[in-house]
Amino acid sequence: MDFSSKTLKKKSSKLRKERIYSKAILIDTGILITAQPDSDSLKSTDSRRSHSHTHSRTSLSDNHEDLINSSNLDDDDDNDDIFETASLISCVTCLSDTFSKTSNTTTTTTTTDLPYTSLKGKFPTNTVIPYGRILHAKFIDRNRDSNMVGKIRTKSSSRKLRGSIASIDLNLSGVESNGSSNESFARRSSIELKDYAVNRRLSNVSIGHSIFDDDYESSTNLIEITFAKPRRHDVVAKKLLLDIDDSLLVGNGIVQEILERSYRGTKRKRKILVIINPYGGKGNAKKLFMTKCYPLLIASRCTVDLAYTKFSGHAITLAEALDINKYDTIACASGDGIPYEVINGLYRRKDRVEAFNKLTITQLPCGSGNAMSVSCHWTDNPSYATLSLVKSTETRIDIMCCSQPSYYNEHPRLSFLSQTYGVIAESDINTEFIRWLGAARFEIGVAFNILQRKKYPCDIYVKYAAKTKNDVKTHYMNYKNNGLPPFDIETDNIYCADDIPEVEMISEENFKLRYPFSEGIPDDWEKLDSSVTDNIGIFYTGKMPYIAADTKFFPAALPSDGVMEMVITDGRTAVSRMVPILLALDKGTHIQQPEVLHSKILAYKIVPKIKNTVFAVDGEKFPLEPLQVEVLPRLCKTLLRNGRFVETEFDTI
Ligand SMILES: Nc1ncnc2c1ncn2[C@@H]1O[C@H](COP(=O)(O)OP(=O)(O)OP(=O)(O)O)[C@@H](O)[C@H]1O
Repeated sequence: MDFSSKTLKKKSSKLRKERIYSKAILIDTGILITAQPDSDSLKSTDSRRSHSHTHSRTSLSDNHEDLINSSNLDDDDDNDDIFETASLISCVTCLSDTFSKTSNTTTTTTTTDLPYTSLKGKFPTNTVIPYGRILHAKFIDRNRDSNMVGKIRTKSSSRKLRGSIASIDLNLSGVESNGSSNESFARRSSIELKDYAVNRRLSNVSIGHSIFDDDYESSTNLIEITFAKPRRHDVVAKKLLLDIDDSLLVGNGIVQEILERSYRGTKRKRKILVIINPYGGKGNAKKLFMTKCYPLLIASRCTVDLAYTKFSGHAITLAEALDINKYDTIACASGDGIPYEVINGLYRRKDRVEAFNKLTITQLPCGSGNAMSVSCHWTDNPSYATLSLVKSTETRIDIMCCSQPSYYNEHPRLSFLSQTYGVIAESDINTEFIRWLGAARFEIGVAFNILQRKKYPCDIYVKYAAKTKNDVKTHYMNYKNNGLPPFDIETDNIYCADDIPEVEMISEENFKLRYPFSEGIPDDWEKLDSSVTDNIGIFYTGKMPYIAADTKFFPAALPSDGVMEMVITDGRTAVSRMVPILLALDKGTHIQQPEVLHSKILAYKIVPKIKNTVFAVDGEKFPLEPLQVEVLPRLCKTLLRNGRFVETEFDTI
């Protein structure tokens, strides 16, 4: 290596160690940037930058050493300089709203690619990093770090120093905010901290070339924030160093406050078993998880174990054999098939009560059918779903219990999403051979069957909760806000309320069927008119609002109202009428059409009258036998963004 490249390398390595930080304060909605980085340090950085062409940028957040598998986080190192960071923080401010809005529509297209204006290395003041985006915070113990060239400020006028200091080298590697080594430091009074910093400052004066500046004050509140930064269609974990001023708190006190506000109503440091279906979607579930989800989980200080499914049904055995004491969360990096298997695996356990009390089951959308994520995390984007996972509220949701002659004696099967017969079932199950098409295969199947005007005769018996469309609306309005604190969508805050009710425990009683298959059809169930049931086009029952990313099939579905939705169409409906019905599925307005029956029901039994068709339950093929289903209220814990299903705007439909 020649001398010049050595010098260059040395210089660049020094540059990389530099940190420039903005001043900030805590406000109700997030961390507000209040002042730009010191202008002298920026100037010196700028001048050095102009001398080096190959290493022309000073990274603010290039320190990903504690992010396992951080390579993907570093892939935009070039963009990670102070200029971009400044612009992106400003973008975060804009995006706190943007995310909420795009999530509402559940599209994966976010408007994150806003034009960034170069702010010449200064953080835009008055920008806010919302608590909803903050993954972690840690206090930087400058006394332990020698990597930083920076300036210290002291607020204590008695400590003001007069004279000249050119630069002060302080190590800012930092320690964990909750690390024991840091606790003693945190316990010191702010005065002690300031004294220490001033002494340190004197002992590190570089060989005399600069000016004592009586405006400089010592701050002890250098905090490293890890937050979810929008990048193209995703969010990625990034770090940012801030000098946070607070009239009451210092050091770890501030960190604790930030973490409390950032994880209000949810659990930090989840212990997660991630079950990946390597064949999910177009076969890229593992890659999606590792690149989009895993870094965010690690950045949020979650513990993550990985398991891969090796065959169909494997997740059932995994959930059956799982050590439930090791985890609090099972995240299915898959389509809807794996959550279905996990719920059923847990259900078969002898200690199923403990299992359903201990574990929260959620989905990271890596399959072709990601209805659970769209409904619960409000998105089918894996990175945004991960952000939702770490920020969401644990909530109990209703589960449906299915019984058919061939298996109910051994154990009935649980369904969290839907059961269907007719056009949709055939489109779901009989298009497996075109799996490579991804989600489109389903739409093609539906269009094909509708055009054929196929009919699926059967008998249907129903226990109604809300029979007419008016009854459904009334039920929805009564239960929509049941027990949930208001959500402040403007600030992207998880909850406005401080007190989130504990998720209640269940007992064996919650698994007990009110309508066992063996006891026949109860007297108070209604048999649907045979003019309807002999001509069924679509029979669809479900518990979640979305059955696919853009298909709001059950807009009136609520997480725990104790009932399921039932939607029926007549196979004789003219294609000219079916087309607008199907085109309205993304908005959920299909249920308004006179040809569509929509009720809320507690239980039903469907008896198929034809042989060459299928039942699809949560996207899985079920035997073509009489099927009886009832709701088991609040059986399963999952994570709901803001404690509720994605907004469907059913009340305005
Ligand atoms: N290693 C494997 N080999 C074959 N099948 C598997 C394997 N792992 C899981 N499966 C099965 O793949 C099916 C679909 O899984 P999943 O829902 O995760 O993917 P998907 O792409 O969304 O598919 P779908 O659209 O059918 O729901 C499940 O029934 C599951 O049992």
